[in-house]
Amino acid sequence: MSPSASTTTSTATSTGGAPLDWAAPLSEAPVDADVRLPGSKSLTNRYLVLAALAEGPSELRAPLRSRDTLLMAAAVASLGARVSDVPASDPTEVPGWRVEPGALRGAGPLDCGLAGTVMRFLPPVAALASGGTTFDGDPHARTRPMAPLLGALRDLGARVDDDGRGLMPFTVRGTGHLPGGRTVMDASASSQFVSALLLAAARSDAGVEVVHEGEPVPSAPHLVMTQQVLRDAGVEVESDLATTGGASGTRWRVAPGRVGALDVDVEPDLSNAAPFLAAALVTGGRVTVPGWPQRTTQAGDALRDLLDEMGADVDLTPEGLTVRGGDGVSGIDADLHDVGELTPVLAAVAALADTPTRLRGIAHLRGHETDRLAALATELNALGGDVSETEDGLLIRPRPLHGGRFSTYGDHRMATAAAVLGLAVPGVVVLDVGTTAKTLPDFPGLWTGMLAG
Ligand SMILES: O=C(O)C1=C[C@@H](OP(=O)(O)O)[C@@H](O)[C@H](O)C1
Ligand SMILES: C=C(OP(=O)(O)O)C(=O)O
Repeated sequence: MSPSASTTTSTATSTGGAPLDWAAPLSEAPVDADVRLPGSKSLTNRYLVLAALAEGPSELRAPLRSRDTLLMAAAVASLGARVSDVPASDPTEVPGWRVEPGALRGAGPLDCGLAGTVMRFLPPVAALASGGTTFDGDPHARTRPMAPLLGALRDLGARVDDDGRGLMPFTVRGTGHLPGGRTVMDASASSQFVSALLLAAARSDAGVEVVHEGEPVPSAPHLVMTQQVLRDAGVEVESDLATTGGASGTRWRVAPGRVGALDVDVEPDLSNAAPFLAAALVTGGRVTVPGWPQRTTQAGDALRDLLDEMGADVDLTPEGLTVRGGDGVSGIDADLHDVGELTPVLAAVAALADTPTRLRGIAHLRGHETDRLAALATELNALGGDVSETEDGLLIRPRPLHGGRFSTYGDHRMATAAAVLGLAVPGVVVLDVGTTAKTLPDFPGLWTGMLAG
């Protein structure tokens, strides 16, 4: 099969050479493809942070090399680590990274782009450094929630200067050590506040105890991931977070001590698998993602159950995950509190479904790359959809859609969601598709490759 319209309407870009406005290809036949995906953003950026704090050199194989992870690599290098490329043993793979830790020094201004992991995970590292580090990023990044993390850092003995609103830009005045201790904070806006404190905690003088008070912390799998990578690095971490996901924690404790060097293969990014697997479902075709881990802490693993519930046939084998579309697409009633980053693509699938969908538990998405609930409702409705925002999610009532220009608001997952719509709706133009470079290099190339089988 061949895509009917993979045309480009504009070519200039600031994010990695992809076209700005992109006519999403319509699928004229069921997709049938294997799609190999690059490494996980969440794992790559945790490994980079821990490697910079470790007692010896680390090696990361098959890391993600995208805007978010290149910014993280550059930032840990500015803070004192030495990051160098290591050729991959298989020339078709991306080069790995060797990270040699160095004395932590203040740096800046550090460019965080729009990366939550960079703007949240590095302030505690900067608190351990000697000298001040200023954090800044894209204009929208200056609105993403930060205050609970900055307050917690102050509780643990760090000095942080901000303009009183707890947003970027702010400066962490590192003194070369962080006293540590206990902090009580509200992490209901982002699990990344907790992950950030835990990742650097072993290097504090007294260790760190984090107590959460407020509505449940979102993204439980990402917290399980943080605990797991810490344990992989030999760090002692205790919590009341269930290891199977589904229950978010309220209390964590990391003992002071050494951070061991890492020697790791980065898993493929399972959240980035979402649009490709969704393509199999909405076109009634097949997509296989090779190398899907049998066990993982990644939130994207939830796609297996979610797509199954929406009508796909899902099969995990040692070779990979295969999703096949069937006779139709069912709407779902799903709580995505743990796996919020899957929302945009699932909303796109839901808009093409045969029955309505309710997505719940995702009020915190209003603080993501954009206000994702407003953005999805606005853009789906502009294509003729019937979507309304609720207090904590979206109601999506499918009806026939038409083509149009789909704004992405600098949000990579808005762009991949629009590509899914474009498979079934002629004339969808994705504005600023280059924004996908945040976590996925050459998304348009991967997408058209999938359509070409
Ligand atoms: O720790 C991480 O790697 C992430 C945690 C989640 O953030 P929130 O808890 O802010 O949703 C997730 O949405 C984000 O894509 C990545
Ligand atoms: C919420 C996301 O990213 P960030 O790490 O910037 O928070 C995301 O990738 O969906």
